[in-house]
Amino acid sequence: MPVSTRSQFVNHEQNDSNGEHRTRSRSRSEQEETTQTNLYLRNPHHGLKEKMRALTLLYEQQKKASAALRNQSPKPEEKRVATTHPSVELLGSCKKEQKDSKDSSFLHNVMKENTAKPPSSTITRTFVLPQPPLDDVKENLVMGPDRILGFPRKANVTTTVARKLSMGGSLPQRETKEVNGAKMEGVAERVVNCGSRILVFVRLRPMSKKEKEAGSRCCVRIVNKKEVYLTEFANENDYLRLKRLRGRHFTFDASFSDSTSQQEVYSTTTAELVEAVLQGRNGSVFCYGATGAGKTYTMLGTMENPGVMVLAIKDLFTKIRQRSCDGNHVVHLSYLEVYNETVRDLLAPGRPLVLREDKQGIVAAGLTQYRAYSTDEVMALLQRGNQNRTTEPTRANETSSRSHAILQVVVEYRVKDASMNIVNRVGKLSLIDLAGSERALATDQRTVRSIEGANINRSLLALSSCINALVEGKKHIPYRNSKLTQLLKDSLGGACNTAMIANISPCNLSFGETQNTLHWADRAKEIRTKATEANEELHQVPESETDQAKLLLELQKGNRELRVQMARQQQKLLTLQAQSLAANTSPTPSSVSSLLTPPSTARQNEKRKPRSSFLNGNCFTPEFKRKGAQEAARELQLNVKALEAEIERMKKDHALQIKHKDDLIRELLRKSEKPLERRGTEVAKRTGAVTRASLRPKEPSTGELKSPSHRFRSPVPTAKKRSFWDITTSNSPSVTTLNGRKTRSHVTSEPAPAPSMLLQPGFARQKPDPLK
Ligand SMILES: Nc1ncnc2c1ncn2[C@@H]1O[C@H](COP(=O)(O)OP(=O)(O)OP(=O)(O)O)[C@@H](O)[C@H]1O
Repeated sequence: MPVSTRSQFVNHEQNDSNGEHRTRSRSRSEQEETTQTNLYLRNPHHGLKEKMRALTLLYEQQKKASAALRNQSPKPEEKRVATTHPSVELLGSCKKEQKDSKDSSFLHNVMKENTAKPPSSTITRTFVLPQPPLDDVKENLVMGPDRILGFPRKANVTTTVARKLSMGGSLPQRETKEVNGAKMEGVAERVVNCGSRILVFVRLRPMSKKEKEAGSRCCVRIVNKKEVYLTEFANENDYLRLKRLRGRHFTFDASFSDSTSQQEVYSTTTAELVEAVLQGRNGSVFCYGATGAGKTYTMLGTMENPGVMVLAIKDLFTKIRQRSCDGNHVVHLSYLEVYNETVRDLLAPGRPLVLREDKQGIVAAGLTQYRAYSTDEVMALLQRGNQNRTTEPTRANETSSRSHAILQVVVEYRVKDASMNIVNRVGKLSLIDLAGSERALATDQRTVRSIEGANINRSLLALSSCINALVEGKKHIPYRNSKLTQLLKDSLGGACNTAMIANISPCNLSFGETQNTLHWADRAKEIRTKATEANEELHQVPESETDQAKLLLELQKGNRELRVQMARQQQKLLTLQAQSLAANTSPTPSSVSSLLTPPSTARQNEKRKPRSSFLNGNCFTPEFKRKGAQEAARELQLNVKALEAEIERMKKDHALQIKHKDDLIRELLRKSEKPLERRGTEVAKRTGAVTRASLRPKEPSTGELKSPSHRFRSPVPTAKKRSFWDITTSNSPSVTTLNGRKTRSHVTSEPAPAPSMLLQPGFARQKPDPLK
């Protein structure tokens, strides 16, 4: 009995009910003593008092053993003996007795003391259980070691918690995790697997010169590609606070250090969404953070380091070019801002826009939708939009954006599926640069700026309320609380792939703001948008030949219109640039930016403070001055040459088109002339009058062979062929541009309609036909 019972008991100890494997290194005598005590305790004939005494004895022994073990092991890699007090095992058998016993509280205390205080150590636990959703696992891991120890047994998780004790106790607890052997790294994989969850990224900006000079310390550390560690610093004399100081880990889909390039940020956060947009899915990327944390830098960037908006547009057009060469992609663009709770069109500034809800969702009524054909064109539009954006210097940021800016790119794509049906796919990409959240004191002035600040905070608060409601799964989401949330309704709660970039500052003076941003981002991770499906519309190819021909004609017509529009836009741009270059043969650096900026916006710029950002027209000033006039002139000369070549090519195209049209018109006229001529000759014969037809060489009579040269004979040139440089504002036809204003440009106009021969002097004033 003793031998077998002992072995059973040891086995029982090593594989407890939770399936935890525990190793015990105790001396043999101690083990024997413990076993005997246990046997004594298990004897049903012994009374409760005796059992309690034995229990206390056993507890003392185990305490001693643990202390001895702790002293033996090297400090940093201390092994923890995961002891379970025998009283836990006893609890079941003694349950009835405990009810009556006064000592039951003691028993509980003993249990509590022994189980609730795990010494600092290395713990390895393995739970083999059914696999939970990935997010549940992540959520638990994010909560830190305490939650890991109390991890709900849902997952197959191997967790190693390695605590490194530093001298000052400020070093963080480090955790290495594996979830089902799967690395949670591939963001692309995540987009595919759980596409409906918002992806949250964090970007740390470098310390500014001003902050360095002020002797600021860095309170944020990017631990690895996913983890961010935030440390709080306190005054050395503030003893109470020093004791309370703690660091905290946050885990996101990706964390970018201050040296991460713009391209890397784009590839990780947005590239996937651009691809999805081309497949007819909606995508949104927005930057959130305190004022001066680097949101605009991330979204727009600088001339040298363009940001997410610019890279996304470039990528979009590259992908479109790779996929189609016959213009079956249509790209529309709009750019708006929400300033002081009013929505404004940044591409065509005017009255504030009203938000309306229709089938597509919330739309700004009257917002300009520009048809874009190339990256350059979009860049020009972005630049224009940015000049119209409200930015003002504050104490916190010299170029603070005082409004939320939303750039929306709608891509429509027509493809033929396997059964030759035409599929129309529409995808929308929203790129949002939010205004910075700020403390009232962080801003300088207390008047206009403070009103702006209050409005910014109000809309961001509304955004937070929506996020909280979404996370808590509430039925009512308060989107209507602000214009910003109304516009972001699709991105947050609709069928949309959404990515959020939380921008943070490393400076310890901004600790509060950084902490808020990280908490906010941590919360946003839990938002689930609706599953995204491609927005597709199927157009079946008609079966009858007539219908097919009709459709073909319709499509061809559409294509023609698009090409004409495209040529119009590109040539308009080229004309503008060429004219300004021709007018300024030796431009100085300061005049360059003004040349490439439309006059109306250039005037507005003069009032604004220069902004270092790429897309606001003044990006040339510091860099250009440094480069020197010579380099600028060389660049311009190259540009002019490229433009000239382009214009030459277009002129040839134009001439060819005009010739074709002339031929057509001539043919038509010849046909209409014939009956008139016949009648005119008869009249002349009778009256003896000389008509145009009688002066012409005789046409071969029927039966004679018509020479092909006659059919294709070119007409006597009626007008001097115009070259590009001949065009002046007086002789170019006027056209209405997209924004409704009339301009004069030969390139933007349709070729002037050839005057009908019937209206020409010879015909118009012809005497009435005497035969009639
Ligand atoms: N990753 C970065 N690398 C280099 N400089 C950066 C980076 N992020 C931000 N900066 C610089 O920090 C300053 C503030 O950045 P930015 O204007 O983008 O802040 P913001 O968050 O948009 O502020 P606000 O909300 O007030 O508009 C700028 O001078 C910018 O060039």
